Amino acid sequence: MPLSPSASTREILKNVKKFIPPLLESMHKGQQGRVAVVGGSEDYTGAPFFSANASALLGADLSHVICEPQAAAVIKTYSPNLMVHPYMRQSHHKDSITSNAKDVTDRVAGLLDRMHAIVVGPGLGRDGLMLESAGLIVEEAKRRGLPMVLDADGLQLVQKTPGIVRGYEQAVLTPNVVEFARLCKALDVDPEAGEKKEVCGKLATALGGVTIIQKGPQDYISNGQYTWVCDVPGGLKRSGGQGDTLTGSLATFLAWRKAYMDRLWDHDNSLSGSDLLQLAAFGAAALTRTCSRRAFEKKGRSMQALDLSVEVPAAFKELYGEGADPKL
Ligand SMILES: NC(=O)C1=CN([C@@H]2O[C@H](COP(=O)(O)OP(=O)(O)OC[C@H]3O[C@@H](n4cnc5c(N)ncnc54)[C@H](O)[C@@H]3O)[C@@H](O)[C@H]2O)[C@@H](O)CC1
Ligand SMILES: Nc1ncnc2c1ncn2[C@@H]1O[C@H](COP(=O)(O)OP(=O)(O)OP(=O)(O)O)[C@@H](O)[C@H]1O
Ligand SMILES: [Mg+2]
Repeated sequence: MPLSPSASTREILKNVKKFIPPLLESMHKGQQGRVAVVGGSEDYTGAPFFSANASALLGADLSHVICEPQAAAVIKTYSPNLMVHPYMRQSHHKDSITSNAKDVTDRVAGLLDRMHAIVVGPGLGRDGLMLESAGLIVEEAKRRGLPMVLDADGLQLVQKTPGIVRGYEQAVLTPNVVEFARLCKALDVDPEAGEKKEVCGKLATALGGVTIIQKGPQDYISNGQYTWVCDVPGGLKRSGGQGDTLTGSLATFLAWRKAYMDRLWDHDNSLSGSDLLQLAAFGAAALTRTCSRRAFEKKGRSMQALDLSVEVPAAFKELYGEGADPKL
């Protein structure tokens, strides 16, 4: 029987519920969230799908994937619900329309105007043109004040050029244990200097107040000012692709944060923008761990990433009931 989450975790989850938008007759398409995942290459088509699919299953109205043409053709076959745009290019796939990072970014910019949050990294790969394009897309997203999730190869960008997100408080980084160590090295943060949760805070501070979800046996969530520990029970199988459910669900929580701040429904407005970033990170971490626990209970050793996607609706209900109660 999994350990139950600590009292503080239960307390935080109550606050997460406060910014889950109710579904109202008065709402129109897109108001529950418009999300784009930047990633998907000839090597990886699963990661961007898992991410975008999780954002839609959690409740975003519109989920997009911006990827390489070869990946686009494949991801389109996974689900007609996702809008898949073949605008990225790997170095050996340049063509007359798109031959450099600026061409890519010019095509992507129009999409960013319509988004509430983006995810950069799942399945991006290490190709130079893909990484350069992703870097310009991050700059365009910052110009638009978009909240963004940086994961997987997207964290390579931060490792190489920390300045790309330094001080941008709406950036949420989701490193696994290996990526966390790489970021500490790149930012000269000693991973041994203090308790794990303190190191996570130091890295967030070194990056100027971004939010970090350090994934592991427990997740540490910090913006440098305070650190929460997400001890919601997870699963024991460490199959690839689980982090993609985190990034997609996080993007939807970040879109819901914007809906809350825009007063899309009547609420007590008690949560600040920065509290909401921490709550979005915690909410997505708790959801992903619950999906993993539920999937592992059913599939054991055979559990794979797709088994988490299936659990998103039930995990949401287990943690948040039907979501925000408009009377709250
Ligand atoms: N089905 C898919 O399409 C998947 C695509 N993925 C993509 O694969 C690319 C490379 O990501 P990876 O994280 O696999 O490669 P990394 O280059 O980050 O990791 C390299 C090696 O580090 C070790 N490692 C990675 N994560 C670890 C963890 N959480 N704990 C302990 N050791 C760990 C493993 O030995 C791994 O092979 C990314 O673009 C990612 O999005 C992966 O996320 C897996 C699933
Ligand atoms: N030892 C653990 N026990 C329980 N849950 C864990 C453990 N390690 C990681 N997790 C959880 O598993 C999920 C994925 O974390 P992981 O470290 O595998 O990310 P990742 O390597 O980036 O995954 P991906 O293959 O998608 O890139 C997160 O929800 C995290 O909280
Ligand atoms: Mg990962």
